[in-house]
Amino acid sequence: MTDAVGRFPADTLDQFVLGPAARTPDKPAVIERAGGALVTVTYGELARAVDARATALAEAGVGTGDRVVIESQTSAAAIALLLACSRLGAAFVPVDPDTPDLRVRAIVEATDPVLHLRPAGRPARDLPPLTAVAEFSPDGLVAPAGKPRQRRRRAVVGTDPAYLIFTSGTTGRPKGVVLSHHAALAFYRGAQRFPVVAADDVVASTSPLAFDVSLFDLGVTLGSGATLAPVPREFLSFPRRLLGFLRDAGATVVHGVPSLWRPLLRHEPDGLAALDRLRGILFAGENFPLAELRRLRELHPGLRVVNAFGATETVACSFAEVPDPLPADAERLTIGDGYPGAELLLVDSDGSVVDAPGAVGEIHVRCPSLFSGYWDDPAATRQVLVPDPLEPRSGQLVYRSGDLAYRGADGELYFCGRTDSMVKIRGNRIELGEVERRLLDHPTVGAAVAVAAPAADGEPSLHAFVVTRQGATVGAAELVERCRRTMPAYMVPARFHFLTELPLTANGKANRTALAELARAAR
Ligand SMILES: Nc1ncnc2c1ncn2[C@@H]1O[C@H](COS(=O)(=O)NC(=O)C[C@H](N)c2cccc(Br)c2)[C@@H](O)[C@H]1O
Repeated sequence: MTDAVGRFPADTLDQFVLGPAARTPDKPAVIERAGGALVTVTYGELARAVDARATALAEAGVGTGDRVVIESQTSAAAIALLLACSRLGAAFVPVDPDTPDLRVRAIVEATDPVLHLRPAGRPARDLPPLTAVAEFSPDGLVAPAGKPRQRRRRAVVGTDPAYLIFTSGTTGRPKGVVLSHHAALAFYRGAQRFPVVAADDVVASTSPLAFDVSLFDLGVTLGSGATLAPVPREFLSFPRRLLGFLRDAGATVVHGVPSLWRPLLRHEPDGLAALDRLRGILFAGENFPLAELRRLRELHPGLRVVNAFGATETVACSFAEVPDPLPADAERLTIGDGYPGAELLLVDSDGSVVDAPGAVGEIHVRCPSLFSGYWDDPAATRQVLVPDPLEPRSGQLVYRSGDLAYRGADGELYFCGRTDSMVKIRGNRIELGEVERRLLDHPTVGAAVAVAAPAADGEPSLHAFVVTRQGATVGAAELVERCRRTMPAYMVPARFHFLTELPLTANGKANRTALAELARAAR
């Protein structure tokens, strides 16, 4: 099948995702909550919506080589829009609707989008008229007539940008991680070979659309002919509503960050145990506290648990089944050894590749899902896309992850911290993860985060934020005693803060910046 000028369609996101639509048009593609009820959108309906949005976006001036900002959470309407962008050869830039105006302005100024799509009915943003703004709803798009643009691109190519994810840049300037169709699809196909999702799964997706786990959820779920059930974000902090949605949607698998389970484990363990269609979970983004994982397994014997590890710059880099039962003495979970089609190398501080069991090195990822680079920042790109350490002459690049790991006896990897989350306290190098793990070993500690913050004398000091498990209490003195017994004095937190819950980032990870602020304020 070729297009109007006899060209074969490129291998793009929309082709991959809508493939099953041709074979199972009546199968539910998306089950979502709309207007207080559950609505089902079939693959055929989704395919027709993509056609309609592509026509409307083209009339609004969207074409090959453009960027389109999409402010939304995951929904059938948003999926139709982002697939339409892919078909037109425009990269979409998902932005969380709760993003502050100034940050949206920085993203718009950096990417010069041809169109900025916003959900109908949301209050207008205080932005200068930098770009055309269009409102969208499940029924369609109200777009201003587009300014015809000088088109130099004549075809969509698989290595064109498919999406940009803006992530917090350490420099304060948001970094745009550019993923091509080729990279994203290489990862999704790797996930299918693992496999992550089966065609008869109903996958509950709980991440913001602006976090690539949600793009992975929709890509792998729809690309495998399964059904996607985007969880309304506001349900994540109401355990009963979350349970109700999972039950009513018939979710068989739930994808998301570990912290999504804490409210359910704490407040609705019985409801969680009663989800009889739930057969698996996939977690990503940060370590799953082992005490909470054990609790989840107690409530759901036989639950399949997949640990999905990696950075947005390669979409991710590995999947691993969490053993069942979890060994009693397990200190950390394996992250596996690269997704099917990827290889992980460990490189030590003087640049040589290490693979002896126990030897710690920085994970370098050799894979077909490398990002294209940081948007408009070749210097930052060169820092992390580096020559293959085993054959620098070949021109092959690998992603230098900043993640530290070592190999177990069978070659599987264990993540053990970041090259950049090492802090120096009075000249001593401290892995914050080490302090956190010691605290998590205490039976009444449900979650723990360690941060370094400058004390009154300016010298950084160690703070520990602890969430105790349901109803349990523990005193700082007891935790100090445990730390003194297991770590050098300089690794014992100077201050303990007991919280009922951890502040989270928009992506659901522990918000270390907010905690560092709390630590500074508590000085
Ligand atoms: N499963 C883990 N255990 C522990 N630490 C993890 C895990 N997954 C990440 N991380 C950490 O988070 C860093 C990266 O952060 S990120 O760029 O925002 N990306 C992410 O978090 C999500 C990431 N794109 C991803 C992961 C899995 C599947 C998909 Br689909 C997408 C990694 O470098 C790790 O340090």
